[in-house]
Amino acid sequence: MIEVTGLTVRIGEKRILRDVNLRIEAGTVAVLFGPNGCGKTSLLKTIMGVEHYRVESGRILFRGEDITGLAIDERARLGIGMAFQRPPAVRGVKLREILRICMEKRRHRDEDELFGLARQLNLADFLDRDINLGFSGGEIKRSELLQLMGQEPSFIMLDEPDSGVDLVNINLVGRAINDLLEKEKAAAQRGRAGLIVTHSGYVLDYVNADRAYVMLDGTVYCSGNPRDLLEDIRTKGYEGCVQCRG
Ligand SMILES: Nc1ncnc2c1ncn2[C@@H]1O[C@H](COP(=O)(O)OP(=O)(O)OP(=O)(O)O)[C@@H](O)[C@H]1O
Repeated sequence: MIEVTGLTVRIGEKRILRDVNLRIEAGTVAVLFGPNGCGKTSLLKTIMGVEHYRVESGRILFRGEDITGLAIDERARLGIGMAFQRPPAVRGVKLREILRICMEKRRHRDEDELFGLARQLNLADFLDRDINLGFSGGEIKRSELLQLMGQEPSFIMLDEPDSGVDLVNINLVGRAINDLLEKEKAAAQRGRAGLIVTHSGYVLDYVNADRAYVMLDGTVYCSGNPRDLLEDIRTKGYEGCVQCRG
């Protein structure tokens, strides 16, 4: 589904990613661990095509097509979607309006369908509010997921979907992520894939991830079983990853 090879990225003069290699197959979910500031969000934003993340070398393939030079809206239309960690508030644009745009390519996109999606994420009362304006941290997470559910992308990136979400809403979030990733289908029938950034690993209680990657200092350092790696990081810290690889 997605293949990143030798990706080195700058913002202004600062090099924030170096020689990143990553491959995520259709039907699978990967998680990305790493300390604050190591480059996890930057990797997701670069794959999404967010402005100012300048690819110096390397490339990003989506379903075999080189998308490295495409604009963010072109990538979204191809089927790449992202729930941002800190999306901006947009005064004067209602959640309902942005959701209608997200749902443009869906077969069913009437107001009943839209309302049903919002209800799933406990956001029916938010549809006529300005997007993210005054939303709490947990409400922003759910609003981001709602937009992805409307968009139905094939490759889904989630930036810390489990941080700041309370114990009741984490169930809704977990279920929404599983819906998005078609986890109810048999592995061979799943056409989507995901990449999830998490610090706590709470999301792993809901989503059966296939592989985990550890990012350190702007590069993917190692990969392995998600639960094993999380346990290693909990007990030995990221320093343990450095020692482990020698
Ligand atoms: N627009 C920018 N200008 C300058 N530096 C930036 C910019 N965006 C990101 N960086 C820097 O790039 C590095 C990686 O940031 P990034 O947000 O990708 O880290 P992260 O691993 O997602 O961190 P966290 O776990 O804290 O969310 C940081 O040192 C950050 O300050």
